[in-house]
Amino acid sequence: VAMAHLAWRLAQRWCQSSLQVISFPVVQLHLNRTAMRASQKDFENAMNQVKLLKKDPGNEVKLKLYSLYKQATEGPCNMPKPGVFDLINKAKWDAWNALGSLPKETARQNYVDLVSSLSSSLESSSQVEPGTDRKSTGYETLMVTSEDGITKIMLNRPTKKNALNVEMYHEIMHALKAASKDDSAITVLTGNGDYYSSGNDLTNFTDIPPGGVEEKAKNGAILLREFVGCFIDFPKPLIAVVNGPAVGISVTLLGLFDAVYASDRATFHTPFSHLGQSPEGCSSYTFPKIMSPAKATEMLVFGKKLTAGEACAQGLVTEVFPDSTFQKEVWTRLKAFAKLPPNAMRISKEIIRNREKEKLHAVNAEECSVLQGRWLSDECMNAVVNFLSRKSKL
Ligand SMILES: CCCCC/C=C/C(=O)SCCNC(=O)CCNC(=O)[C@H](O)C(C)(C)COP(=O)(O)OP(=O)(O)OC[C@H]1O[C@@H](n2cnc3c(N)ncnc32)[C@H](O)[C@@H]1OP(=O)(O)O
Repeated sequence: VAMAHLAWRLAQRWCQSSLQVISFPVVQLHLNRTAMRASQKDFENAMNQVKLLKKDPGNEVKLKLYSLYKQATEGPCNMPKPGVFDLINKAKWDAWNALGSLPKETARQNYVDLVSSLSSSLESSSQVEPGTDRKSTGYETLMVTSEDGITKIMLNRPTKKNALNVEMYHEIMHALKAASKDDSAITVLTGNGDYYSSGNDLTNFTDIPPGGVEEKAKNGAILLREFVGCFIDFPKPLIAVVNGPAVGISVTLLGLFDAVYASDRATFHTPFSHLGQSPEGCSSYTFPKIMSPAKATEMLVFGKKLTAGEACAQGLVTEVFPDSTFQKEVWTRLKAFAKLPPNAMRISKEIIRNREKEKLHAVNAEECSVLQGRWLSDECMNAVVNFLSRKSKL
């Protein structure tokens, strides 16, 4: 027995040492290869991986990624230096320029290494809300699903409180157009995370085109008009499932929805005067009609924040549910609605909406034109700078 035991222990030790001898050079070889050079494929994979990061890695890391990407694809900084007031582009230029004559291959490798370290330290968005097939959406800022006769468009920038950046405006328009043609009976807009939406992403104001702030304001007004137009023209029942606080344009648009269900955690805030701005989303017309001119003034002019209960009492919200049962109760109800004959629902909505459509488009155009002027005002610029500097974005 003792001999057999000894033989067994010797065999074990031999195996372990052999494995060390065998495996070490293999690992070493692999490390040497990756340390030498990342392939174009590795680089592309890393670029895709960046898009999947759910948590924002912060401005410093984003600048590093930007500069390494530019260096890897274009070589040393070749952009004219932006002006001192063009803060965001100046920061990007500084980061790229600081890489000097770093070879493209090294920049590519550094980019791959940085993304790899981020992917392991930050949660990736492959951990999306259960039941959602991310691949089927193809959106960067939304999760769009279609089942039980309901197309659900979920705002998906929870770390930014679902603030609407330019990409999100475009994706929502795209998703609405697709939903208007798909075979679902109703369409729902909701938010992922604790907010429904914090409204317009205030960093939208920082990306100034070559034509300056005037061009920026003009483009913003064009985008806004087209965006709100999609809600005015949406042909099927459109329902808002307001899962949490709503700010700015995410509130004003509610006047164009066919029903609004809110959690009792939701609040409704349109701080336009505080931001040196003016109402949009046709709210200058829909809110006074829905809740009386004086109540609309309290919200749109004085920026009074409403609780879900108050918003319901004033007709902006259709019904409020306790947060603990909100999702269950609302979706049960929506699934029942979605079983109703879709053509009848569409035609009934058309009758209700058609009487107002022309007026709504005219209001939308006027609001956008007024806002275009507001965006150029000192009041607005100061408010945006205040927010961005509070959040260290400048
Ligand atoms: C082109 C079309 C234009 C349409 C015109 C539309 C007008 C509007 O919608 S006006 C309303 C604009 N929105 C706001 O003024 C809200 C600004 N945000 C806030 O006041 C606060 O962030 C909050 C009350 C919504 C939430 O506060 P808090 O709970 O303290 O959370 P944080 O502030 O730390 O936010 C987390 C994270 O999200 C970023 N963020 C939130 N909202 C926005 C936003 N609207 N724009 C840009 N970024 C936003 C915030 O900066 C934080 O980011 P990090 O610091 O990177 O974590």
